[in-house]
Amino acid sequence: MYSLGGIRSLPANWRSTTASMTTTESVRKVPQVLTVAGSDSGAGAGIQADLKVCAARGVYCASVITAVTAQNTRGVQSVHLLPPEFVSEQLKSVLSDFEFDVVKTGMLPSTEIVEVLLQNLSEFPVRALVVDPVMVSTSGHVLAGSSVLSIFRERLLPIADIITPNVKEASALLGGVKIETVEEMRSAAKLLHEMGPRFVLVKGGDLPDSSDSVDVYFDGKEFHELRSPRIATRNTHGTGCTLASCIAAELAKGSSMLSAVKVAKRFVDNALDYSKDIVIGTGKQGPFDHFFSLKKDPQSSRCSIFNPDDLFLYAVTDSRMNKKWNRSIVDAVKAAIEGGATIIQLREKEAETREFLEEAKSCVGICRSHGVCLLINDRIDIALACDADGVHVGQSDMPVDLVRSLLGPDKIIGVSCKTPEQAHQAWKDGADYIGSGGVFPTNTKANNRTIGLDGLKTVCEASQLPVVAIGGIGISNAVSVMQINTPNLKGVAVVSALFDQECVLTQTKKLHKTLEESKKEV
Ligand SMILES: Cc1ncc(COP(=O)(O)OP(=O)(O)O)c(N)n1
Ligand SMILES: Cc1ncsc1CCOP(=O)(O)O
Ligand SMILES: [Mg+2]
Repeated sequence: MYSLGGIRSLPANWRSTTASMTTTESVRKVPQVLTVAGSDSGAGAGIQADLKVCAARGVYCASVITAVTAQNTRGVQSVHLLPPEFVSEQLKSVLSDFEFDVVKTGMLPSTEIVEVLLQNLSEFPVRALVVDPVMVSTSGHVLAGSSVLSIFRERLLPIADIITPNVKEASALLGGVKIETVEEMRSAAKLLHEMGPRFVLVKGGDLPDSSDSVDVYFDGKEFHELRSPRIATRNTHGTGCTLASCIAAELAKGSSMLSAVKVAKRFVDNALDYSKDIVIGTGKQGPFDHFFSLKKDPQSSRCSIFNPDDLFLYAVTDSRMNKKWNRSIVDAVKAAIEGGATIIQLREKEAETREFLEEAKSCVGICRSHGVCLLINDRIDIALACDADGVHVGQSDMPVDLVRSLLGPDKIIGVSCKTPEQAHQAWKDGADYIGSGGVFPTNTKANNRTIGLDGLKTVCEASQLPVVAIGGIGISNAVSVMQINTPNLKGVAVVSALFDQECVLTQTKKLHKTLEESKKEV
């Protein structure tokens, strides 16, 4: 009933923004989230975190407060529940007036409060419901006791589009099952999915003995393990609220669920990394800075969704090859993603602008629904017009600092570099990664100097940015590339090995398997 924009269709009584406007002036629809959660006087978590993350992601956020906590970086000193009738009044005020794309719930401390939420949601359907089943604060204070478990299981979870429990919350919802490994997180996600939510994200931040933070995402068919290096910091207060609200904000902007989850995880990682050494409060667990992307230092001011591990299998299209094999760019991109490509670049050297733009728009839609980033080669104009995730430029294309100022801090910029000096400049100018090659001779790019494995290694060792190798790479030699074994080398970019082939899907799968195996060997 509460359906997700872009995934489910709009409910019949969904109002158009212009319907109630009497003015002839043009109107701009702003993505809107409603958070229903508790207040944190220390402002690291709860309503305050939700408002900050939505603002940081460019989304309007209204707030219905369920409880007020006296809280700081040392813990929760006291909790005051608001009367359910008053929670209901707040809900009616905003739901009858605003046009929320997404409702996100946090602390729902009593059955009565969940009841009034359910009642109001049935009167005012919204497009998507994100449920963060907050139960215990990070300092160990109970924020919603076991009395809410039944109504969560029986009535709230079945109408949720996504639920985002941590392992303790997942265990509580499942009656106390042990969740100590990624395998157990997967089983928990599956069992929780059977309770009715369309998607489940079990957060593994609290798992013992893991150098990575691993979250398990389940869509009812497939699992995705979302990994990122654990960031050593005391400033983790509010990560759960921030993640769920960021998912809500991205959904409100039209993202698919997987893409929203990936962006949200990256946002939290970037915020933690930027804030790892700030000191706010005297307690054990401090807040972090949601507005890191506004900060002055150009190297830290980025809020990119880019994850260097996405360079693992980088598919670069070529329209001549796709024409030769009688397929569209869109079909080529779909097959590459299905085969395991982790990032896509449209490199369409001969395309007419109008046609290229339409194809690029379709590819953006496909990539976004699969949580895979899409970059455009050379053409900043096309990247801007189709809202691609970024661009790749070479040494004779538009200068990187100018590209950055045109695209803003959120977009991904890759630069071709053959030397340590170029790699250093790319970093100074604000790039996110470099492409280095041609590693081997290639027919795909004319007059391109081959730098060999030694040249690649020299660039990787000098680079402050992650590197993807390119040029003449395929199934037969990908392992030799990854075996240069420098931490910066994150993957291979390939054109002909995927697209100058009869079956893109088969070749991508094979290359993916080869790369996975090379990872085990290294
Ligand atoms: C990942 C990646 N690396 C390098 C290149 C080459 O870019 P450039 O040097 O601008 O050459 P063209 O591709 O524009 O011919 C790339 N496209 N992708
Ligand atoms: C675009 C580019 N830049 C350096 S080499 C190259 C071509 C890579 O194509 P292929 O993977 O077919 O060798
Ligand atoms: Mg170029």
